[in-house]
Amino acid sequence: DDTGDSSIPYAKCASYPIVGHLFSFLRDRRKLFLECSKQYGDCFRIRMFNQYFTMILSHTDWTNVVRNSAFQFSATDFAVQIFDISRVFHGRSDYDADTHRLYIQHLKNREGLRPIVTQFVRQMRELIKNDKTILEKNGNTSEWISSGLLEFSHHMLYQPSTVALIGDTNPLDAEDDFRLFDTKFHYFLIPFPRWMASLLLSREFQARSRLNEFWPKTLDPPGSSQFHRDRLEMFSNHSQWMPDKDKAALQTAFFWASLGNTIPAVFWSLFYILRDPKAISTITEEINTHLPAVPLDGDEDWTPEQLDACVYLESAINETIRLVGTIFMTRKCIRDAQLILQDGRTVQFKEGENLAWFAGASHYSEKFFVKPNEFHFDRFLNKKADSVPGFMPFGGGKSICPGRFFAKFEIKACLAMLLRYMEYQIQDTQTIPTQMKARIGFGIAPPTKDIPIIYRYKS
Ligand code: HEM
Repeated sequence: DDTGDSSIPYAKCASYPIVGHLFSFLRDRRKLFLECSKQYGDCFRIRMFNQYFTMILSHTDWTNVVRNSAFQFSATDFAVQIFDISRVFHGRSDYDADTHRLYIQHLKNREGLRPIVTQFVRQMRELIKNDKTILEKNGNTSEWISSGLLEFSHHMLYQPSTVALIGDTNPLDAEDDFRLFDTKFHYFLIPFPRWMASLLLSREFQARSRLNEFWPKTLDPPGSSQFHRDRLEMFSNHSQWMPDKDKAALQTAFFWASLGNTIPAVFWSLFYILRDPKAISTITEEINTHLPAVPLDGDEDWTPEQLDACVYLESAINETIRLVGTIFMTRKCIRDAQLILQDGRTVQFKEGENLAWFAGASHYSEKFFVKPNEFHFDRFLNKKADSVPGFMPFGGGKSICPGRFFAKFEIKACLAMLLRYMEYQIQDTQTIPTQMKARIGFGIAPPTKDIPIIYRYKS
């Protein structure tokens, strides 16, 4: 091979003729990267068909990549492939800047986020209240409800999150399509030829089209959030070049981004916290101290400040995300550049080359985390997650996830609601479920199968 800086070794392990590392990547990418790094260290190259990736696994080196404007997140490529957004977005720095500003205004600062968090907590309380009312009507209030922990996480988040972020779009009408699209989400990223993708993914393509059609009819739904309204206004400011079809596709993209990783994050957080007696007693006490026992049918709700005060819970969520949020972060070199690695090597990159980092390499490393394979709920206590070395589950640099603060509020509220208003039993907390291998790298992979729980409302 003659692509890329020849001083960087091509990882021969797990590579096959023609396809290169594609099969190993699809089968078990965690294993692929951890094995290659054992043999080749922090910097090596892999290949998928004819696409090379220079893996930069050192956290410090990757931080330099993320800060260097020669290496960019190719958001358009992903958006085209996954959400069918057209190429007109490519290089629209005006649009990127406006989107970024919107995120800063509404998602990345406390005051902007306040109405969204408040609405979310209210919607979640309403949801539980309605569920309980239905049981009462049937005279079954004290009956145990059977569910799965992942299904429960979905139920608790899906509607409240969507109503809070967008407005009352009747999200339940799009629920089946969301599920269908979401379970096959990772297939959209495989570089299949187009004809093959249409054959293999015809149902998912249809679900995606229906999701895209879902939005135009309800572009400004009842109770729409200020964030959503500002977003629509921003879209209309760009109407000259932005097709209507793309506005809907962007809506689907945001909708998926807001739930696709957060639902599994709730699942894993509940799982890890509820199976750990010390964590659960500390966090229960904390919740009892900071989150007042507001009645389900009242109109008082927990505030962002009260949720923020739950610092053990915050730590336990970060710790969960460390274990399950092992992302594969990529950058494309947009002009010839060089990178000086920590170990003194200088690597040359040509325009068009791909670079990548795998969070597992540091999330599971002794260098950064003592006993990295264990869950220590207080590991992140009073630490600012964004500046913990080796911890980058939300990406980095300009494209870092703008929803990460909201996601933590959602997880906190969900766990607190469960502890406050429900009794529950999880059948098996001994066996740690495996993550869906095909989803590892794209955020937070859900479990391969759901685990049964039963719950009922406290009287
Ligand atoms: C625990 C839950 C979540 C995880 C693990 C997660 C993870 C990520 C990651 C890894 C990225 C890509 C960053 C990069 O490549 O540099 C991303 C982007 C994004 N996330 Fe999240 N996310 C979560 C929750 C959310 C929520 C709740 C929202 C919405 C409120 C959201 C909205 C977005 C958006 C809009 C982007 C694209 C940003 C851009 O345009 O550059 N995410 N997320």
